[in-house]
Amino acid sequence: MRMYPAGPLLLPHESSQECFVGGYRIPRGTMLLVNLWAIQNDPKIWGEPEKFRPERFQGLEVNRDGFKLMPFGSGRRGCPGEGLATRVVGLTLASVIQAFEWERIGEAMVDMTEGTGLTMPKAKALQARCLPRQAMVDLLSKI
Ligand code: HEM
Repeated sequence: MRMYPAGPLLLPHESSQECFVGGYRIPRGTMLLVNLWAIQNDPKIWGEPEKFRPERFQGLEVNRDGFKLMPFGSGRRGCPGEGLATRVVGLTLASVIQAFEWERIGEAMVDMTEGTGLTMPKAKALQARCLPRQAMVDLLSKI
């Protein structure tokens, strides 16, 4: 699995003063687009970015590790919903795993091909089979 930033390009930012990035002079007032997809898929920054290795994020501080991971952007125009989003995403994922057993619909691995857009959709929608876990059925039948 590649590393997929939910938003592959940050919103446009403007340089408030002249600066140098990777040897390039950026004049003051330049409109800048940060390509998060390129950063997250750069093998010089992330070893084997195409591999599913969630442990690579353990102990990593978003925005504080050389800006190599900034899914919510950075600075004054960074995402104000970051706190809400990180809580809701974790809670939702944990809830669907706790309540259901998940399976692929066949032998084939899930097709992770990327689609195009301002956010990063899957080219093919996920199809999966889910069954309520017995513990959850028992629990909910008591309510
Ligand atoms: C997983 C969920 C989310 C992701 C990955 C995400 C990501 C981002 C990114 C990358 C930016 C651009 C930051 C920049 O250019 O530096 C942004 C901006 C923004 N996000 Fe989010 N976001 C998420 C959820 C939310 C939520 C839940 C809210 C509101 C409740 C929200 C509200 C905003 C707003 C208002 C901006 C514009 C900020 C500005 O222009 O000053 N986002 N988000």
